[in-house]
Amino acid sequence: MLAGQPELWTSNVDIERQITAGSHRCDFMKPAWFTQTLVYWGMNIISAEGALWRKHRRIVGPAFGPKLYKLVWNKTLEIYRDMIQVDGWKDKNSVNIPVTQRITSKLTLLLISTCGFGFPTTWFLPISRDFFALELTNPRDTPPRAADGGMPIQEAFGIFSETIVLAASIPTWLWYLPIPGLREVRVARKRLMAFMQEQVAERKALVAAGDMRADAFTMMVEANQDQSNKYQLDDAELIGNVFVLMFAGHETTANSLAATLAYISLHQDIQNEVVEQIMSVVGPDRDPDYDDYSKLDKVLAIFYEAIRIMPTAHAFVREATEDTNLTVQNPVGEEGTKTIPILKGTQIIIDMVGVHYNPRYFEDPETYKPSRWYGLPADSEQIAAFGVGPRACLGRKFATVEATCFLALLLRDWQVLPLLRAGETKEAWGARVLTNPRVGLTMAAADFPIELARRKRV
Ligand code: HEM
Repeated sequence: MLAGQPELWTSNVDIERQITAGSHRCDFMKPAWFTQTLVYWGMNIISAEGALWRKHRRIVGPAFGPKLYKLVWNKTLEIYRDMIQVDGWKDKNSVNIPVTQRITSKLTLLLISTCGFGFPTTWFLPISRDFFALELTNPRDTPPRAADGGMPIQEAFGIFSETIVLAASIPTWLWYLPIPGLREVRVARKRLMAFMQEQVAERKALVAAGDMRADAFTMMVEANQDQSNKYQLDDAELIGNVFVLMFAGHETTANSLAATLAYISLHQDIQNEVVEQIMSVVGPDRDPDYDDYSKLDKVLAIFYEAIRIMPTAHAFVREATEDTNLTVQNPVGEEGTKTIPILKGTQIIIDMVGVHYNPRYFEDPETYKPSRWYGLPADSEQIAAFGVGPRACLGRKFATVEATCFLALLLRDWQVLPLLRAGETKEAWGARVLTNPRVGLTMAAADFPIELARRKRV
């Protein structure tokens, strides 16, 4: 190594466990650069470390409980119905979806906005600008113009989301040059900040009036207002947490749901098996309810397997805060472990693609095989994609509940097929769609189309 900090890449879950233990005895921490893009709005649960992280977790954590998950389930049902109605699918036998990610993104953003924050959902319709041009044909969906004629809030969110990584790497002085693209990003960020401050002021007034809702936002506002509470959040931390939950809560799940639809479109046999379970648990007519969640393990398995094969959280990083050691298993077939000395400052990168394709953990890792997860408890740590230990994903059940409900509803009504180009085979479609992922803050399949064909009820 000539310059910089030493880096070690690993595909080993035991090392993941050792470096993400997160207790005060752990010699590893998230390095500041890793979460820098997320601190823009304020310190937050994902970026904080040590005692500061414990404070954030203590405040945000309690919102993630059974009441929230039930709400997520019921809201998913409502949104699915709206989607069928608003997008005009009700009387169609076949629907072509040019960009699958637009549907999954819309679903997950609406869910985190309503269930996590109680925000008015029409304000948070999907976020990219071309989406509005392509899909918002129903007057109900017209994005609200800001009363002052300024940038609509969803548009601001879209610009912010698309430029989050780029913006973090720009030096401050560059923002002030008269470059139109940068000006737009600056305006979007100002607009979002003003919106968040407005929302915070409104929610503070509600909390002061005793209107205590059970969403994460209300809990955070309460912690911000309570002077006697030693775990107080200041205004920047409050807004910082709102933003990270919006991002962590929507993009990861949207990418994973889209990947699920891509993989099952190529595996009709798996779809049939899953639909059989949906029919036996829920039947053809009634709405699935939250009690069905734990019985729909095959539905959850198609989601888990898509995350395994295309892990949206593709890497996590920790830095050694002291000279320390890691214990590493010997290669497969050899007993025992060896100790590897790690110097203070070394970055350890858990490569989730490597973990998920590691034959030590998965037989035939290249194959999409949801049956490997059948019957597994929904919170099993065998799926390492949500992290392990105390810093594991707080929103895992939020994500799996929304995915299970949405997929159960969709697959009961529709057969998912790849939307092929003229002369294209299924195999060529699979290679085009699934072998060129976009890798940024998260990993995702590049935009791809599917066809939904209405299932015939027998
Ligand atoms: C498929 C969906 C998701 C995946 C694969 C995923 C993955 C992850 C991973 C790997 C971590 C740990 C990162 C690290 O240790 O460096 C994490 C943390 C986190 N995730 Fe998720 N996530 C998903 C969905 C969600 C959702 C829906 C929410 C919120 C509603 C959420 C909120 C969080 C939070 C708050 C943390 C930080 C926890 C802490 O440090 O205490 N995630 N996620």
